[in-house]
Amino acid sequence: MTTDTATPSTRPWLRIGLTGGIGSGKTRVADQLAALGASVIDTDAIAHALTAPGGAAIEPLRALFGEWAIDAGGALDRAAMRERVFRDAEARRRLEGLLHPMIGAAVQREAEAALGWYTVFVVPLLVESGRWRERVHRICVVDCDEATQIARVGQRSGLTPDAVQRILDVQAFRDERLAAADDVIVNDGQTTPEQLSERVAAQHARWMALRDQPPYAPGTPHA
Ligand SMILES: CC(C)(COP(=O)(O)OP(=O)(O)OC[C@H]1O[C@@H](n2cnc3c(N)ncnc32)[C@H](O)[C@@H]1O)[C@@H](O)C(=O)NCCC(=O)NCCS
Ligand SMILES: Nc1ncnc2c1ncn2[C@@H]1O[C@H](COP(=O)(O)OP(=O)(O)OP(=O)(O)O)[C@@H](O)[C@H]1O
Repeated sequence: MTTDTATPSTRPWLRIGLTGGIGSGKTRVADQLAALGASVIDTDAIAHALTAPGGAAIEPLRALFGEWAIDAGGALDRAAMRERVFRDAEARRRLEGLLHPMIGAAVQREAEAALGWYTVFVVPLLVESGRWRERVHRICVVDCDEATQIARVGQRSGLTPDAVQRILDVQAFRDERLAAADDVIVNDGQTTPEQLSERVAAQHARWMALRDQPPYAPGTPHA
């Protein structure tokens, strides 16, 4: 097996599952890893593309939920759907039942085309789904306290603390995520953007060293 580190790999080397609760900082971390040469496959971004005007999920969503689910511009009405699914577990299961297989197929396509040093799968529901452990070599948790998550999402998206709390309530607990983690990047309320950058760069360096030492324990990924 080659250990050439001069150019990003054309093979699916090291696979990282990056997760964290809402507003924990996954996107910031992933953006920095992409800038450092990782291939980033973001399931939230895929879900957004599927539900944009003309997206492959739009007509199935209309059929499943009705006209209220689609806005005047032809996109998923995100606010209406958010209001619905984080109050109604059955509606959430139906939405996930439709979107998750479509997201999974897109992830597969993107993974096959990935050319970076290693591949990072950004999966908010990684711990919840239980299906990712054997697909990745490392699970990396972006760790944050709930109060900071609520404050960040309020600032970014204008959601009320109650609305964020409803989302937190259907996600894994912080300690459940940490128990599943092989690597942790702390991005709590005390963390400055500069500190986060330093932590991400240090983690990137560890993964770069690891990618030259297959089989990258502890995960047992499929091909
Ligand atoms: C409910 C929707 C319309 C709300 O849209 P909104 O623009 O407010 O949020 P966005 O999609 O940007 O997601 C933001 C965050 O919400 C959380 N979240 C999203 N979906 C879920 C879910 N099904 N369960 C728990 N948390 C979720 C995640 O932390 C995610 O990072 C949207 O999240 C959605 O379509 N969810 C279903 C798809 C899904 O499960 N996505 C998660 C990644 S695969
Ligand atoms: N250390 C930090 N200091 C200040 N702001 C931060 C920090 N980390 C993240 N943020 C901000 O908090 C918000 C949430 O971060 P980000 O979008 O990266 O989280 P996320 O986990 O991807 O969120 P979501 O689950 O909602 O998609 C963003 O506006 C981001 O710029």
